[in-house]
Amino acid sequence: MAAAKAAIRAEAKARRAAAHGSTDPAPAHAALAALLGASAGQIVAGYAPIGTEIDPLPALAPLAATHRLCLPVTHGRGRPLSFRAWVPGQALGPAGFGTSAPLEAPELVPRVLVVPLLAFDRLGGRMGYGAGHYDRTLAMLRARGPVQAWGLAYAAQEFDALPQEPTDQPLDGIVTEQGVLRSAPGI
Ligand SMILES: Nc1nc2c(c(=O)[nH]1)N(C=O)[C@@H](CNc1ccc(C(=O)N[C@@H](CCC(=O)O)C(=O)O)cc1)CN2
Ligand SMILES: Nc1ncnc2c1ncn2[C@@H]1O[C@H](COP(=O)(O)OP(=O)(O)OP(=O)(O)O)[C@@H](O)[C@H]1O
Repeated sequence: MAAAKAAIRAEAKARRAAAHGSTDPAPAHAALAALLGASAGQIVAGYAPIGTEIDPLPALAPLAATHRLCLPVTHGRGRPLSFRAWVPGQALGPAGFGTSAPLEAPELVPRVLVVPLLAFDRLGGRMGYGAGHYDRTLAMLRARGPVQAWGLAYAAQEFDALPQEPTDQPLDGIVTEQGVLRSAPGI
């Protein structure tokens, strides 16, 4: 399992890097904004991109008038993320693992999450950097009530069927430059 996951991560990193330089993210932003339009009034978590991740913030910033937005802060391996309120244009500081978030802002608990990833499949499978941060965070949030998790990626990051562990938390769907893909139920 670990070797299979490592090989997929390496392949996904290469595919994402290639797509990042050559894919116009505007259709993905439009699809994400349209999707999130349905959850006006909700607390929505995005992320400040690192490396070659597709940037969700151009799609989220215009939603600041209708939604409450927040960004994740890490607290070390084995611990769930917390989220801090984000107002577009606000200064960000170091939020762990090379990520950025507004550090002085109040903590919010999101109902809708836009999730970064390396690889996805059509069943809701997701693979990230392997720290389990989003798995732990979604497990915690879903234990409290209904939560939507939408992956944001380039279409090139799709794999046939990712290896899944019992702790992997499914995505409700994926947004790419090709549109929204709702997860088919697993078998
Ligand atoms: N933008 C973003 N924010 C995020 C995540 C993420 O994947 N992307 N996270 C997801 O859980 C959490 C932070 N956890 C992380 C855990 C490991 C690595 C990591 O291994 N990074 C690579 C280099 C990344 C790159 O530059 O491409 C590394 O250190 O080798 C990054 C974030 C919360 N915030
Ligand atoms: N709720 C949980 N409780 C305990 N362990 C967990 C939980 N969620 C994930 N893990 C463990 O965390 C490790 C990393 O998980 P995984 O490889 O799925 O991370 P990832 O989804 O790729 O990373 P990330 O979410 O940080 O981007 C695995 O060993 C997994 O068993």
